[in-house]
Amino acid sequence: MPPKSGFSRTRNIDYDDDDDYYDEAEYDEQEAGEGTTEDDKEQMRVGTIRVREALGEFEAGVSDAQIHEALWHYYYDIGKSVTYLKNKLGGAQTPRETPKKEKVMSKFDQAASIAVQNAPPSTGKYNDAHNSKVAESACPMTLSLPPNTMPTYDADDFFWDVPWGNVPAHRLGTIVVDHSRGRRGLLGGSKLAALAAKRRKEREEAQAAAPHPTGDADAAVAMLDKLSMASASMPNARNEAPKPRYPVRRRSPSPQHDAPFPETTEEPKAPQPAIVVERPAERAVASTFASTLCGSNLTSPSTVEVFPVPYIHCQGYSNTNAFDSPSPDDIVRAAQSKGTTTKKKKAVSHGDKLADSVGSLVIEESHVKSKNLNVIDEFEKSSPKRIANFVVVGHVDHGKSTLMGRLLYDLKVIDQRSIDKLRKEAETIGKSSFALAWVMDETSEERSRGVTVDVATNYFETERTQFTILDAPGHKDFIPNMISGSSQADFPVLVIDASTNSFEAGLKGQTKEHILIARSMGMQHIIVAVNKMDTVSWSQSRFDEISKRMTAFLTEASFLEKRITFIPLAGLTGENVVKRVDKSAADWYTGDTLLEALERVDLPQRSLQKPLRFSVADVFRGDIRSPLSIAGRIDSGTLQVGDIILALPANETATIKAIEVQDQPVDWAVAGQIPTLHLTDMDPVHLRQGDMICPPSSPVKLVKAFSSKLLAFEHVLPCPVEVFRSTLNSPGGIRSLSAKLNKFTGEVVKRRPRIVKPGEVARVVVVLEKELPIEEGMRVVVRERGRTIGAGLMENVA
Ligand SMILES: Nc1nc2c(ncn2[C@@H]2O[C@H](COP(=O)(O)OP(=O)(O)OP(=O)(O)O)[C@@H](O)[C@H]2O)c(=O)[nH]1
Repeated sequence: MPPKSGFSRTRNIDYDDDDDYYDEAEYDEQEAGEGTTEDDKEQMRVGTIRVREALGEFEAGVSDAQIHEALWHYYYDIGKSVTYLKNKLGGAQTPRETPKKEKVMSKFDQAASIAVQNAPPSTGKYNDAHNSKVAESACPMTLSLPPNTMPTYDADDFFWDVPWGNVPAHRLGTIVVDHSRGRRGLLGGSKLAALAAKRRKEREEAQAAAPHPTGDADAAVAMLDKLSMASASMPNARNEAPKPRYPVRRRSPSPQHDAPFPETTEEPKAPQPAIVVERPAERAVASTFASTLCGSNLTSPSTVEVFPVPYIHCQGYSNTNAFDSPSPDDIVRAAQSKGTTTKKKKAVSHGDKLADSVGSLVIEESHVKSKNLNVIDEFEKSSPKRIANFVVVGHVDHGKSTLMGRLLYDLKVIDQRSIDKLRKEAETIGKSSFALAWVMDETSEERSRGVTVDVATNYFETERTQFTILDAPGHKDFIPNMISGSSQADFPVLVIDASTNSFEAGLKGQTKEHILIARSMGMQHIIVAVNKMDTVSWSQSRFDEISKRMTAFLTEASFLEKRITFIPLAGLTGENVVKRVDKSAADWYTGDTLLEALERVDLPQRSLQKPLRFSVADVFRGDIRSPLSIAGRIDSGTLQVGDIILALPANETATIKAIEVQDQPVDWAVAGQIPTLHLTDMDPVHLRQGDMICPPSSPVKLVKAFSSKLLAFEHVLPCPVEVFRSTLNSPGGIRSLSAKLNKFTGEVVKRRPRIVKPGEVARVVVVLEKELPIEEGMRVVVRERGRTIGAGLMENVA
């Protein structure tokens, strides 16, 4: 087989062995020739026949061995092998072997030349191969060459196709190959492994037979040895310092790149220092930085195997009581305080009264004085309007913000100029249809995305009622914000897009979830705004269809039918919002406008006499006038300026410095209102959205487990859940199902059920990972993996 024929590719001298890495382990298993597979053998047999056929008249003068070598060289390419053999026999040259330009011999060439000249008579094919390179330049491989052919070896020829042959001297570097990690087969394949192994074997034999070169040639030969060094012949001991551990390819700057090299005919003298292969450093000399860190002994790398602890050599770091003495900061502070004291004393000694008085100025925490009002009396004396807070809910893009914008615009809460401005702005970004929605959606993110993100609050008044609008986001990603908005509301306005398919899409989306959350917050009355009626030409049948399907769902969610109000309207055009629709197509509707329906809603009784319970919906920090403010709904009780309040779960107190209701400063606020409280005497870190505010004398208990009456929206069974009380929430779980209850009477229907179906009510035990301020009668929402699975009323601590 080819490897046995002793072929060697001239370009593939051992120098290239560094590139043709092979796995020694692999080689051990396959001796030269053994690596050829049955496939190889078959390919060679068939290839030989075909090459002979193709050679025609040349066929007789070619031996099988030559054909094998050609096939092997050209990877069984018949055409190339035939061309090569014909050229060879016909004396033609391959393009590769066109006469070479005369070149100035480089140092490398000289070294190679010296090595070859000084080499003993060749006994192995390795040297033959090199010699043959010159003698038989047309041949890409060495075949039966006469030994000792004149060694006019030209290393440039080896690198005729490599771009780095002419690298400027200043760009040359050193490549250190680390063989300590074992060699891997880059070119892989049994053929190459076998080839490399064969060459190595031959070389070793040749080296063993040859006397060691001496004298001037030593360095050059040593270099070539190193260049062709196979890992198997390398010393492997780390500590064999004098012997080179790594083969080194050191390309010294060659004068040929900078200046013409002396005449090539001149007898080369002693090897040039530049080409002497130095022993490679096993470890780079320590950098200045490393030396600074680790000490000067690092400069002798071979002796240092373990890095000392950093800073060990630095004076002061050996001090085990490093903190005994004052730090630089301590020193500076001490100096500063000294300076201040000195200045003060000086001022006194000079009798400078002004300086003295300034120096004695102390900024004290201002104590807010309470007027000690009887808030309930004040409230009744004020002949107040009804207070109504409603949350606008519904699936994303069903028109909630637009409807509220229209309501405020038609009620003249928003003036024409502002609307025109919004319309212009909306037009500039191609969202003119959102101009009304922008009355509520004020943030740039909401405006650019056309989606409500946070709960927007606005106010308006009618003759009888002070309304607060809480415009909730419809997108499912913002359900926690929607819960926050709902926790402040008395009733919901559900917006449904009547246009084709949108209503159905909403039912699958957030329409139902919003209803369930609103109901679970204890809301009993609901207004359903069937919106975008203009898109269905005010079709009565569409309105009836929507009303029917929604009534079925709402009653299932425990809304009484008499407390459900449906209104067909178009928020964009304002029909049936404040003004009645004036279209013949809508003659069939004679009911309320949205505004009228809002006025008719029965509002829940306010618990003014009960202790204060205030749910924090928003926390504002950093205002210069008021560094800490909170907004939220008073669920029960009253409060006034000067009151001390307790924030839970932080259990920290604060003083109410000022109160605003609907952006107006007031002295007090009562249950049902959504005031902003400006606080003092508290670190802002203690307050978060969802916290509970109460009087220090009547705190809400922090609980970790409680029993709850739960209305199931999905199948409920003991499982991990997230529990929301307003926006305050905690991971937890439903620990057990105690009983299934009659939805209307609350009687126990079944004890310890294994599962609760959607629409059923059960008594469950909920456990929390962190304590939450929850007490009897408070509402909780239970969500599992982003879905609301139930809502409950806290009954007692478990
Ligand atoms: N034809 C028509 N389009 C409407 C009507 N009301 C709203 N729209 C359009 O519906 C789109 C969505 O309106 P929005 O008010 O942003 O909807 P939304 O429910 O507040 O959206 P989110 O708050 O992000 O859930 C806008 O392009 C509105 O112009 C309507 O009565 N008729």
